[in-house]
Amino acid sequence: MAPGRAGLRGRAGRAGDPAELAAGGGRWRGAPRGPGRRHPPRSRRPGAAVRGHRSRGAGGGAERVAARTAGRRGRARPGTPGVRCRPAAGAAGAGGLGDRFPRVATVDRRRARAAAAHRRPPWRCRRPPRGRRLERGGAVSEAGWSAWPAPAKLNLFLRITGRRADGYHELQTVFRMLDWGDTVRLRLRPDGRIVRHGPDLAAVPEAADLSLRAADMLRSELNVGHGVDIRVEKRTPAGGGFGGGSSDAATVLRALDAIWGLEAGVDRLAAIGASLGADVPVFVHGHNAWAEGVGERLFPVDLAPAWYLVADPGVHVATATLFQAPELTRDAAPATISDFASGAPLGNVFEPVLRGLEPAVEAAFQALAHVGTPRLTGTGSGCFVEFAARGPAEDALARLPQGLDARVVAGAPRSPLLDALAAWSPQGRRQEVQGTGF
Ligand SMILES: C[C@](O)(CO)[C@H](O)COP(=O)(O)OP(=O)(O)OC[C@H]1O[C@@H](n2ccc(N)nc2=O)[C@H](O)[C@@H]1O
Ligand SMILES: Nc1ncnc2c1ncn2[C@@H]1O[C@H](COP(=O)(O)OP(=O)(O)OP(=O)(O)O)[C@@H](O)[C@H]1O
Repeated sequence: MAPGRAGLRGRAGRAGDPAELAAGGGRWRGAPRGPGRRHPPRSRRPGAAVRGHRSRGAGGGAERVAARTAGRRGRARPGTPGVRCRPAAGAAGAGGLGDRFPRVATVDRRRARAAAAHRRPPWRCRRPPRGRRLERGGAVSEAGWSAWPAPAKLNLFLRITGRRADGYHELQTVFRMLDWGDTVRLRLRPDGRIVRHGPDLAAVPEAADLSLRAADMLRSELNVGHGVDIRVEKRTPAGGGFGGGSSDAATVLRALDAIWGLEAGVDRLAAIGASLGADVPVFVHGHNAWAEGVGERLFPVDLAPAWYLVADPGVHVATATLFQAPELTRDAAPATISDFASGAPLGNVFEPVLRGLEPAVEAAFQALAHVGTPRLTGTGSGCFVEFAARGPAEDALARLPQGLDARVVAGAPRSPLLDALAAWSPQGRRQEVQGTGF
């Protein structure tokens, strides 16, 4: 049984107008990304194969940041015997490696060039405050800013079981929250404006920035005129399948709901989030979850502690592009939670597609295969190997070729955002209100 599955217990469970925004600017290269959605396309980022960003240990050890040169059939049944369910929350291996990063010579170059396309801007290589763990958040600084975690996620498997009339695909997946991600900082504004701060999202146009769009949409839906300063400190690589932008948006929704005193309710916030992106609702609810539909039917699950060796091949093929790939398997037999809990290899439908399209992804898989069983998260290009304990994950990290961006992160029992919300007190709220005169 895979480490993260041991002890699994199922607990059954678009686009608004741009806000009044300030600052920022800049664009990724290339044409706009999928229909009606947020981001521009992508490509191989320059120097991706030689960029180093490796961290040792999850949640507390020293961080090293260095530039380097280099199924079974049947619907999922929350009531499956042996799996504890509750109502839906809304509708290693071993081996050695040489020093050189493996190069792949067998890739279809024509397809690779076509996919090409687009390289992401670099994963920011800087030490996050207080180690690599997410800030617990909720406290209000003297300057009136509060900090809120926006955790990354992994898709422990991903299958497409059908397609809706609107073209969206019906999925099955398990979302695993990570104790690693972005930090969203918020400060009330008395002037009713939504203003972006900080350099980390400068390359994302404000009208496409999910954190700003979330704030704007919340305001419109709740018919309030509050203002806020937003600063996102990015750690998740954009377009890596780690759900960074979606998590930022969810954190903005839930934190502003608290700070603005809206009390909209989690289900309503999740519904607002769903209009921003399919991955937003799970972050709004904040639980590790078995997901169906396009990700809106969530069944919370308890996952055993696990550590993940996470790698970023540094390329990004647009999610919409991958969902349109003709070779995609769109009629997978529905799996059950029991299938997942048994450790059956449920796979990620995008893995063969992306490995064929992107040599860097194929190379990352080959490298990770020396230390365990690699999997793709989301539509990639991030990939990971799961470990039951931190030590072996660290050992595996040490054995990876230096040219591969990789780090060890801990799986979280639930979103750290929930802890931050629980810790956020009316006292803190009063301080913030006083601090800004709002
Ligand atoms: C692959 C996952 O990351 C798995 O968690 C998500 O399903 C994708 O979530 P996301 O990044 O929030 O995706 P969205 O921004 O909602 O969708 C981007 C594009 O992907 C396609 N798309 C997305 C989700 C889905 N279930 N079916 C689709 O066909 C649509 O063309 C859509 O326009
Ligand atoms: N706050 C944000 N943080 C990161 N990216 C954002 C944000 N807002 C909008 N984007 C856009 O979303 C794109 C995807 O970034 P994200 O980190 O969400 O990747 P992802 O998890 O792979 O999602 P997707 O599967 O949709 O590609 C970025 O390339 C960027 O253009």
